[in-house]
Amino acid sequence: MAEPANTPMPPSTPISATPRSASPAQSAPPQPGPLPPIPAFTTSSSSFSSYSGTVPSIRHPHHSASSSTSSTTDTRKPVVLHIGDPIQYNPQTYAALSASFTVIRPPAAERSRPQFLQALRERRWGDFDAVLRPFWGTGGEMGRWDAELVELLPASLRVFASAGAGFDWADVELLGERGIVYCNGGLAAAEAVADFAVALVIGTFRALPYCLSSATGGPQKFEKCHDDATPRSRNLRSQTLGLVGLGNIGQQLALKFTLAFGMTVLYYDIERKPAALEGKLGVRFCASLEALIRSSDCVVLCTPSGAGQLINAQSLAWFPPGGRLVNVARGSLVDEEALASALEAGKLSAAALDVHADEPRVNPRLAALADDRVMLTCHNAGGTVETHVGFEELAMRNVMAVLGGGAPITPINLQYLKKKGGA
Ligand SMILES: O=CC(=O)O
Repeated sequence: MAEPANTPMPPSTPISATPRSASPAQSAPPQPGPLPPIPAFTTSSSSFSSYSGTVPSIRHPHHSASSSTSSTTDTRKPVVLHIGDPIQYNPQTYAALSASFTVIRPPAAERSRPQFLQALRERRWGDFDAVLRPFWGTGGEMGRWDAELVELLPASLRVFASAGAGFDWADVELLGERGIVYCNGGLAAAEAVADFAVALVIGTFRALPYCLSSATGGPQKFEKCHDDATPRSRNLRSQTLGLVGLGNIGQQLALKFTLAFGMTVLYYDIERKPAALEGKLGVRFCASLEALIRSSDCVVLCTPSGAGQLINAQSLAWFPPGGRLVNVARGSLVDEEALASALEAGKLSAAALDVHADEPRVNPRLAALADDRVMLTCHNAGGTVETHVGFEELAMRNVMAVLGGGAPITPINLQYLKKKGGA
């Protein structure tokens, strides 16, 4: 579960019940009607916030920036292509979306790659304006949104709002260059991922894989573990945690580990965060990955996959003897063979991986250590009911915001739109 490492935690203004209105300079396609407050938003006030950054106005052939020169294309009802499962948790928001826009939901049979590409070539869904993927478990059947697919998209498309913190299934740079804003679901998943990561970090300090497997291994193993786990286990207080990425997940982890566990928290990110945020979170910046790893008792990866293979033979050598690694981001960030060698050699004392390089397969050498010093889970960190509720709601609100002429809430590729001169 990854998210942009350089995304600052937005201010804690809840998402307003209605999308923000268009600025006078922007077009004014149909606005969704007012929505009643949605209970889910009151349960997690810190994770849902309005995006407050500046966004470029997005030029678009079907949505002229000049509302006074209305034409037939200016006033047509925008079309939303809803890919994947129906909305499960937020029917009121879906009703508002459907009232304002024409929603097309292709059946599963049309979502396999050949079918999907063919449908795009045939313009089967016409000139759609938004893609909505509200659930991460479905809607990805067509595979990666790469050049082959993106080239077939209608010029009318302005926003792709998706579930999921990670966005490795889409070439977001290419989308941006085509004037399409990609909005992810990181805000909705951050709390779940951070909670899960707490369990994994504790697992690495307390030899939990060893304790868990020994408990069911018979009386001898039980007794041996009762004795042997002690010298392998450490309290978290005063240990140093190194966060790779201080986005939404990293920020939640910093607070949890400083406030609840008394840990020292360091972070490394592509951009240093403002001093006020560092102060609020109680974190210290490391200017390089090497400096972070060398100073950390446990390193947590919570950065997007675009960062490349950060943990490899070279960087594993930087870990202090007995260091620990936790990955709740993407498997592609880790050279698993090199990690297995470091664990087998005792260079690292523990690892906990929720994500894997070749999902749904797990590295066999790491699996062989799973009864002792490696905790492996099935890409579960973000998967909670609250995340699903939030993914749906956030994706729909992103669509309504953009098609309503306002700013996207959680865009992650605006830098590429700017490059194209869309600002
Ligand atoms: O991995 C899960 C996500 O990207 O949200």
